[in-house]
Amino acid sequence: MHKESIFLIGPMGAGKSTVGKALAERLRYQFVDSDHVIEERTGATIPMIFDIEGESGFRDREEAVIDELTERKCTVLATGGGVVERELNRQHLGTRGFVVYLKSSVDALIQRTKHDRNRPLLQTEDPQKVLSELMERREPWYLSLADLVIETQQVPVHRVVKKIIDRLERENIV
Ligand SMILES: Nc1ncnc2c1ncn2[C@@H]1O[C@H](COP(=O)(O)OP(=O)(O)O)[C@@H](O)[C@H]1O
Ligand SMILES: O=C(O)C1=C[C@@H](OP(=O)(O)O)[C@@H](O)[C@H](O)C1
Ligand SMILES: [Mg+2]
Repeated sequence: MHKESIFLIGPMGAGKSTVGKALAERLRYQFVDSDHVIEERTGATIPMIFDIEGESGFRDREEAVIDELTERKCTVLATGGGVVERELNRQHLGTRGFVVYLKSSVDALIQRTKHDRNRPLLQTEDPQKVLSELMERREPWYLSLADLVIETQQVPVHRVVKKIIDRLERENIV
């Protein structure tokens, strides 16, 4: 089956935004990050949106953007880690493109995100606990949506990109 766009899913810190950009360059696909589009359209950062509208306000914006971006052809789409929380998003991701789940341990996710203030859900006393709970709820969705699961644990970004491309080529996706 040839699916035209590639959707990256997985938790905060998995590398969706970083890997997505590099992957798109290698494939000569367009790159789009749903979080960046939400920020551009809102004229506010994600922490500001969470502050003013709450998480549900952010999720409403995310749902509208995901509906639009999953329709684009020849695109690598980096989603936000919580995209799987809404059923409509899961439907669109699952039916409109090839889904790659970037997988990592909670420990590695914490290491990668600990100095970053742009993820409001992790600005808490115990980000490890929060991430573990989010993973417990979200990982079944990541796994059930995934056409491909890529381990990113202790794998540098360029190797993650190579692993994805090897698998996409082997499976005749690109
Ligand atoms: N495979 C990797 N190995 C080490 N660091 C990584 C890897 N992938 C991403 N990172 C780093 O982790 C941080 C989070 O990456 P990012 O792409 O923003 O993740 P996401 O969009 O999935 O939340 C960034 O500082 C990025 O450079
Ligand atoms: O997991 C989440 O609920 C979120 C993940 C973030 O994106 P990244 O996964 O790119 O960090 C961003 O969409 C927002 O802070 C909420
Ligand atoms: Mg991101």
